[in-house]
Amino acid sequence: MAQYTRVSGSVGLITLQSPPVNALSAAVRQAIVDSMQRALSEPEVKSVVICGQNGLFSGGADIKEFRGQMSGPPLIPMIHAIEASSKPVVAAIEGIALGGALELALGCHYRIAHSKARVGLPEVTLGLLPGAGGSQRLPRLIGVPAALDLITTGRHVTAAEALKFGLVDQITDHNTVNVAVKFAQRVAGQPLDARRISTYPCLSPPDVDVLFEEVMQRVRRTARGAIAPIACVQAVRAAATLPYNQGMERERELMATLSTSGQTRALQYFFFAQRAVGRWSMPSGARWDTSKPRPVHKAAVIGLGTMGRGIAVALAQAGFSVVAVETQEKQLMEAKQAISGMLERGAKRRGVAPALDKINYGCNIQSVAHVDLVIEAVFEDMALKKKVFQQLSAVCKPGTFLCSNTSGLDIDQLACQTRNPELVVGMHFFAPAHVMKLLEVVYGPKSSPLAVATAMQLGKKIGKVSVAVGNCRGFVGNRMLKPYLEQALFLLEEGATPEFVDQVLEEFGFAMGVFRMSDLSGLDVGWKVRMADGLAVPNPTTGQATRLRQGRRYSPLGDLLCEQGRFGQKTGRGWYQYNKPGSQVAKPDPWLHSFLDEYRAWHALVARRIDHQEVLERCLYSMINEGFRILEDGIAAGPEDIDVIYVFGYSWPRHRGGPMFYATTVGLNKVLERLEHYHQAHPDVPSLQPCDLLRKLVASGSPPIQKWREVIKKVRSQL
Ligand SMILES: CCCCCCC/C=C/C(=O)SCCNC(=O)CCNC(=O)[C@H](O)C(C)(C)COP(=O)(O)OP(=O)(O)OC[C@H]1O[C@@H](n2cnc3c(N)ncnc32)[C@H](O)[C@@H]1OP(=O)(O)O
Repeated sequence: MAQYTRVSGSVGLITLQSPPVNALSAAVRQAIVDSMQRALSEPEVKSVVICGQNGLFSGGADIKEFRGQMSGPPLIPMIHAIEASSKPVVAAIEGIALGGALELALGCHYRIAHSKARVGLPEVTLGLLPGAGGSQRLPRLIGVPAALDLITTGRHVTAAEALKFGLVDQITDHNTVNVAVKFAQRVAGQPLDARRISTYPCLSPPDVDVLFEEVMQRVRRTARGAIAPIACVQAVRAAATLPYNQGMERERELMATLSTSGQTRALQYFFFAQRAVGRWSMPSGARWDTSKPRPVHKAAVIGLGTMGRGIAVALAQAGFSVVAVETQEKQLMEAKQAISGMLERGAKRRGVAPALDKINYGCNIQSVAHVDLVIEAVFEDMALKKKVFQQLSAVCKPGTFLCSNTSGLDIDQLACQTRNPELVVGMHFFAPAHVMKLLEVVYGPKSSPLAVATAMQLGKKIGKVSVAVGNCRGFVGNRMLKPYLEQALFLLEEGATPEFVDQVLEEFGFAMGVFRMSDLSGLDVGWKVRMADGLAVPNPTTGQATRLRQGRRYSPLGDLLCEQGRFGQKTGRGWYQYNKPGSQVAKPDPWLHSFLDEYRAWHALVARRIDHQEVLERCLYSMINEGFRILEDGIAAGPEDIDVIYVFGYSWPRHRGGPMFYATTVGLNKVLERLEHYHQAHPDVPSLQPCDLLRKLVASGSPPIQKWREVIKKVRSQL
């Protein structure tokens, strides 16, 4: 809703009132239309101010309304009517003005923002474009290059940046509504012709065609198949080349295509999924809203390899005091230098002072005695980690939370080494830890809700999207990665090449195909794990047995590469070849192709033609099937957790919503049917056997993803 009041005698004040973010719902739009009519009809009112309650202008169109049939007054005519008003209208922007809200402000004759406000047109992140005239008004106001930047990235800009662009007329540190009311009184009666942005010419640089060509190429490259960024460029191009009314028509056409696309549905789902993961729950019934975190002031990181360094940087940059421990003197010196460099580069980028003084270094575990929380990031070796947890338990003050950055080892075994297993959780960061947004917070059977709540809150404070998950091998992310990697290897055995498999996955939208990704992260990492599991055996016996281990099909291809010292980018050879060790430019490797030929011949495998469909179905459906098992086992509370993990941690294309949402777009019955088909063809591959939950969901009519939790509850109660 919106409240209409008259202030200072002659100003009509319209206050948007729709908690939590004053979204422009049908009721709010109706109230704006009614209030404007009232302001125009009251002779005492000479000007109008629009603001939002609780220090927040508005978060834009109500995203929840996009799901159904739109009702209430549409935004476009509402904004046109404001712009056409004979009385000046001033937008008083506090907090945020995003999407439709900024478009509303662009329809006003003046914009005054608080210095702490942020504005932006993030529609592209929802698979849309600024479809309420924003794509046509913004370039007319701030020029084509700046508008292209804001509209294609959806980034929020500060009030200061907005002032520089000419997007707002004034910024203030004082009460924005009071300042806007005084401003409105001053401009009352002044001519408005020069204040209506839709009447402005769109000033473009002389080489506008070159500019659009370059922007389009860049956007296509980074969009990874998303259509909204491309439509955004097309809409701005219409602003630059067509009269306003024709530009609006083009905006409408493009918006119509986007708003009926599967991509916007996926992105809207993902918007709410990101928020849903904050409302975590544990199988014990403990929940986010009943479990209070304990404040953390001082944290420690043990082990300053790549992960530990990134974690220390993430903590220091967020203002935490950090004790960084590395027991080897030489490595400590190297880490100190590397961390300082990372902090300095990050600070330069953000225009702040580097948080160098936030970190104290030590080579003795005793130095963590007084911290509130420790994150262990030593080498991925259970025996070593157990020893560290024993030491930490002896050294740390009572009540210290002990967290492990393991990427998949059993949290319970670590908890058992300590005096207070309830204070132990996993905090699984993703490399590089100061950059990647994802954090898996792993609770074991003994972890207390207090420990989970504290780790979740710490994650939020350091800017991570934190997802609480249960304890199992690989947790959620790496557990689902296993069948995906496995299928990719099987496809090589059956006739595919790494380049082909990667091409299919990259066309699907992954930033990197599975083989390029393995080369980047290092083939030796998985090899060591497989050796510890007794799967990778050096110089195995020959023949079929090599491809059947622990009762199931196994591909030793990765192990064979590692035996040759081919660890990926770092050694200059892996699934691809590189110019030199450390280079990132992957080139197909004729050696590898001959090696695959020889391998197939050795195992009497006849290479066959494998198509796009098979690569996608086998890699993705086996991964999705594992996702259903994870839900069935209660390791993830809902499909949103899995999807958020995959988008933020594994470069799953966001416009496809995440693996579980993707399954709904394919159709659960189709996923089931294809898994059955592939399992029949490969009965020795258990990951292709459709899991019970998938069967039950299909049997219950494939309910929408928002209803899965009910089915999961039923399935789990029957166990
Ligand atoms: C011909 C047709 C014409 C149609 C024209 C359409 C053109 C306009 C399109 C749009 O405006 S699309 C929407 C653009 N706006 C956004 O993308 C903003 C999205 N929101 C945010 O970025 C953030 O929520 C925030 C506003 C910066 C606030 O962040 P904060 O961290 O403080 O809180 P959150 O937890 O994110 O959100 C709180 C609460 O509010 C819900 N919410 C936020 N924004 C919206 C919204 N625009 N519509 C509906 N609901 C919104 C959010 O879901 C949270 O609720 P819960 O999920 O926790 O219940």
